[in-house]
Amino acid sequence: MTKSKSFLYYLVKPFKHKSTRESQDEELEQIAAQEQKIFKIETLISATKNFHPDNKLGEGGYGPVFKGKLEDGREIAVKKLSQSSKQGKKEFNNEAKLLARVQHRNVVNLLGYCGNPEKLLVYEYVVHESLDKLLFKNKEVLDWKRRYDIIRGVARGLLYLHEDSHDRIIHRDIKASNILLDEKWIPKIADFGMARLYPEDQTHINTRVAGTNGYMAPEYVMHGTLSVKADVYSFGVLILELISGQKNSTFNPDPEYQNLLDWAYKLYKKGKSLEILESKLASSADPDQVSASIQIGLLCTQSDPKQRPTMRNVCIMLTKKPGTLDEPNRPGIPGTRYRRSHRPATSSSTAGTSGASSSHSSTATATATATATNTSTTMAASTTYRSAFVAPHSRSSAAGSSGQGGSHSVPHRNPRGPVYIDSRSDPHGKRPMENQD
Ligand SMILES: Nc1ncnc2c1ncn2[C@@H]1O[C@H](COP(=O)(O)OP(=O)(O)OP(=O)(O)O)[C@@H](O)[C@H]1O
Repeated sequence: MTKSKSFLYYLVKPFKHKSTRESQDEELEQIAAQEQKIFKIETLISATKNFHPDNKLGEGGYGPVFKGKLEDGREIAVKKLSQSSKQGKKEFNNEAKLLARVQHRNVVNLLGYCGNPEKLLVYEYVVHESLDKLLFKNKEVLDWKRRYDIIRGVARGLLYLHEDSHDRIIHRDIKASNILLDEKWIPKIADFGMARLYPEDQTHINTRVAGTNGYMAPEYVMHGTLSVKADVYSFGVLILELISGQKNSTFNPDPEYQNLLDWAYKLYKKGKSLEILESKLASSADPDQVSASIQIGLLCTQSDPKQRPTMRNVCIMLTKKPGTLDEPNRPGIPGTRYRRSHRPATSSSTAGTSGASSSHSSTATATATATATNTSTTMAASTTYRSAFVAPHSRSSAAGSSGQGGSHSVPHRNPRGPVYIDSRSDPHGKRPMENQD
């Protein structure tokens, strides 16, 4: 086999046919070798000054991340798989293989990999690091223009993953800490540990639930139904966080509002959506861009995935004025029942240009009532315990039972509602990826 042919072979070979972890490791080694992407452990020890604590950038679900400098001067970020993390090994292989396939200005660049004696992933160092550090802590540097550019950049990156890359990829963990900002403030989507390939001929796949509280779409949390629309939902949450400077998972300004989405939606319905804008952005913000972005955020987080726009539509909508966008229905909130409204899904398939339609069908209103009633309990649990929710039926409860939990979670059942996973032990409010099905 020629080099290019054999590389292609590894790219198209479906992941699920690999039988053992060893064979996956071997395959990864081969891909990395062919791409000349293998780093020696000595190189990385030297680059990070033996993984010195002063060089630690942060710690994610599968281990610490260190800053380093290669001999040729390139700055790198090195993700070290924690020895104890069985879960992390799977995510590590997943991330290495998926990132080897993608190249886009809004997706982080994987420089290489070290498999022995430790497992390490090597990325380009992205100067301003992750968006969460700036958005929720050091807010001063993020004026409106930067935030709007981040919204547009992440939208383009997601469109690429969903439609324009080699394979369709669902990221599954879009959130502020997985968006890195480079020296020109260009956003880069990072952390592909939980990403899934998505066959073109399927509208969705059923899978175990993994993701982060506050960003996971309700149909995914409750039924394990995964489609590109789950990423669209997370992206909608991210838009509203960027505009308000508030974190959805810890949002609690007023008991009248169950979460950030509910707050944004209720103000939107009163014609006061601009009130969610973080006050320090008032002088730099363009009201039309803010209004349109809020409306797009709400369209993306609608409870019915079919009503949510595709990322292609989102990119088109981001060039439009707010008055030309569709009316969003009530946002979906994990842990509450969602039902499809009878409104035809025109908004999601027409780039949102059909003008403001009348608001809700009666079904949607009924859903809204159910949502409002159920949410106060579930979101309170979420805020206090950083809980995630999985459906009580067999597939998802399998995911939420002993295998799922590990050190992360202790599920308990509510006979009338979803299963709650107490993830207090997980500082990231994150549900891990188990064996992929
Ligand atoms: N390429 C990079 N350049 C600069 N900083 C990075 C890079 N990759 C990661 N980091 C920093 O390391 C931190 C940890 O990253 P990591 O992706 O492992 O976890 P996370 O996204 O914070 O959490 P989780 O694993 O729960 O999603 C990030 O918040 C970021 O600040």
